[in-house]
Amino acid sequence: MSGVEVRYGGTTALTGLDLTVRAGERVAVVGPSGAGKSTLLRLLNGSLTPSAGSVEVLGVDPRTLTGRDQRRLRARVGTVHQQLELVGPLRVVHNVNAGRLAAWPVWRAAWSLLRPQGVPEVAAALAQVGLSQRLYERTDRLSGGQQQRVALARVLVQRPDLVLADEPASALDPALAERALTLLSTSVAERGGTLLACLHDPALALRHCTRVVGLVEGRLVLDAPADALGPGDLAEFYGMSR
Ligand SMILES: Nc1ncnc2c1ncn2[C@@H]1O[C@H](COP(=O)(O)OP(=O)(O)OP(=O)(O)O)[C@@H](O)[C@H]1O
Repeated sequence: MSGVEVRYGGTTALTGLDLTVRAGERVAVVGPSGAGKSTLLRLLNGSLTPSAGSVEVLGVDPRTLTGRDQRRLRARVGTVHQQLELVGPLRVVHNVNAGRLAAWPVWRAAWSLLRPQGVPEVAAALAQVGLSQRLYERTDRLSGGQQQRVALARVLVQRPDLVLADEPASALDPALAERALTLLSTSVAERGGTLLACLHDPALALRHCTRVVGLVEGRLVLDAPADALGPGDLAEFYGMSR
């Protein structure tokens, strides 16, 4: 993306943003609350268009796509949303399968609501996140951390080329957070994919990512390889004093 600015009414969320992420990178996006991290991810999953500047995702400008091409790009980009965006009254299997809707023909997506399709893959993803027994449970009966793991399983079955994860471990205990990041990073690495993750925990960011970009008040103020940084270098991005 280059020269990107995003304004929400009178609020400028991002300004003068130039950023290129290459295939295979795992990028931690860090910054204090309100810095523009989620806005950056929204630009990349096509749910937001910039007020100025240009954005390319997997080599194309999402604004130029319609119909089948748009669905194809959606299938290649998976998001773990900060607000999870699960459908509470639906069974877990349906929420996990939602990760594959853009890749399925409409008839298959509709039929899957009656007779869940691809159950073995869903079960395998749920096993990876430690929720093997919950396949047919109503999603809103799960705890916050369990629902976050359903959202992770959704992106695991999708197998996208680009994973955007907005605080994907915020409701998880340290062991589960470690496991979640390991799953995300190994699943993208297996197919040469790319990960951008907003992370609250500097240690997780440095352990699982190859590059760290820092935003403050909508501006890019840090862009460095993870192995050149220590937790102290990230303190200001997490509102901690050095
Ligand atoms: N839909 C919206 N309407 C108006 N302002 C918005 C909207 N979404 C975000 N903003 C504003 O844009 C700025 C950046 O928000 P964003 O959610 O990208 O920050 P963030 O770094 O992800 O924050 P957090 O760590 O708290 O999730 C903030 O000032 C926020 O108030």
